[in-house]
Amino acid sequence: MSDFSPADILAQALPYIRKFHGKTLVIKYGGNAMTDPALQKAFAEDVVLLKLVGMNPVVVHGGGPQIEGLLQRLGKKGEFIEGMRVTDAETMEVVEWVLGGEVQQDIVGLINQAGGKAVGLTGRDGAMIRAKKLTVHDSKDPSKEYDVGQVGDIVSIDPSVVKALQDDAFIPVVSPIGFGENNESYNINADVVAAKLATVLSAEKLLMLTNIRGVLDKAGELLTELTPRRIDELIADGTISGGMIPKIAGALDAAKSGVNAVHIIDGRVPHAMLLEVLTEQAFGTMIRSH
Ligand SMILES: Nc1ncnc2c1ncn2[C@@H]1O[C@H](COP(=O)(O)OP(=O)(O)O)[C@@H](O)[C@H]1O
Ligand SMILES: CC(=O)N[C@@H](CCC(=O)OP(=O)(O)O)C(=O)O
Repeated sequence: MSDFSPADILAQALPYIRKFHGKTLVIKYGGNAMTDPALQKAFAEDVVLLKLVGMNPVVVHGGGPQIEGLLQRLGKKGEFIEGMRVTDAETMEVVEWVLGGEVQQDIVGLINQAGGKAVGLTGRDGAMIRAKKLTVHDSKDPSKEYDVGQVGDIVSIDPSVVKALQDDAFIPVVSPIGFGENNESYNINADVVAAKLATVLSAEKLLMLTNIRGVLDKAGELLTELTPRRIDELIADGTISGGMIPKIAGALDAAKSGVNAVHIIDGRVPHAMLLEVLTEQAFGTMIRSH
C-alpha cells in the first residue's frame, strides 16, 4: 500500500463504493480477532464507514476465547469436537451470558462510539434463528457420530428483523444463539450463522475475520483461492482442522448458495475490512463455488 498516496487510495475506493452501494455485507467477527482494543476500535470504525457510504453491514460475532475465559474462572475446561464446543447445560448458560451480554455489548458500544447506531440481537430476537440439536459427523469418517450437547443445527433463519433494522439505518450485531421447538437455547458456531444469514439475506459479500492470514496449506503458505474439490482434499488429509472446519464449510455453503464473494481474512490487520472491500488488494482466501 505504501506505493499509493492517500489520494490514490481514496480514488481507488470509488468504483467499489458504487458497486456495493445498497448491498448487504455480512461480517463474521471471530472471537480471536477481537482481543486487541485498538483492532476492535478499527473494526467498529470500518463498519460505520461502510454504512455511511451506503452499504448494509451486518455483524455476526463469535466469542470462543471469551467463553473459554469464563469457563476457566468457573473451573471448567472447554472441549471441542470438529470445531464445535461440547455444550452441557452449565456451558450453555455461560455461552448465553458471554455472547448475548458482554461480548455483544462491547461491539455495540464501539460501533456507537464510532458514530453508528448498532443494535444487538440474539437468534431469539424477532424469532430469527430456529435450531435443533446437531449431530456432529467425523470429518474423515462421516459414519462416526458425536453427541456435543446443546449445539444447534440451523433449521431456518427469518431475517426480517435484520432487514427492518437495516432499512432504518441501524447496524445489526447478531450473536449465534438459536432457539428450539420447546424454547430451549442452542449454541451455534458463529461461522455457520454468518454463512446462513449471508445466504438468506442474499448478501453480496461474506467476510470472515479471523486470527490467521487465511487458509494455509501443509507448508504454511497462504491459499488465495479455494475450490470445493480442493477443500475436500484439504479436509481429508487433515490440513484443514479444528475451528477452520465449520468456517470453511459455512463459507462454501454461502458461495454455492449465491453469495458473490466469500473471503476468509486476517482480522489482526488494522482496517482489514476496508482493504478488502474498498481496494484492489487481494487479501486472505477467497472461496469459490466451483
Ligand atoms: N489449514 C488451515 N489454515 C488456517 N488455519 C487453520 C487451518 N486448519 C486449522 N486452522 C485453525 O483454525 C483457526 C481459525 O478458526 P477459529 O479458531 O475457530 O477462529 P475464529 O475465532 O476466528 O472463528 C486458526 O487459528 C488455526 O489454528
Ligand atoms: C458450537 C460452538 O462451537 N459455538 C461457539 C460459539 C462462539 C463462536 O463461534 O466463536 P468464534 O467465532 O470466536 O470461534 C462456541 O461455543 O465457542
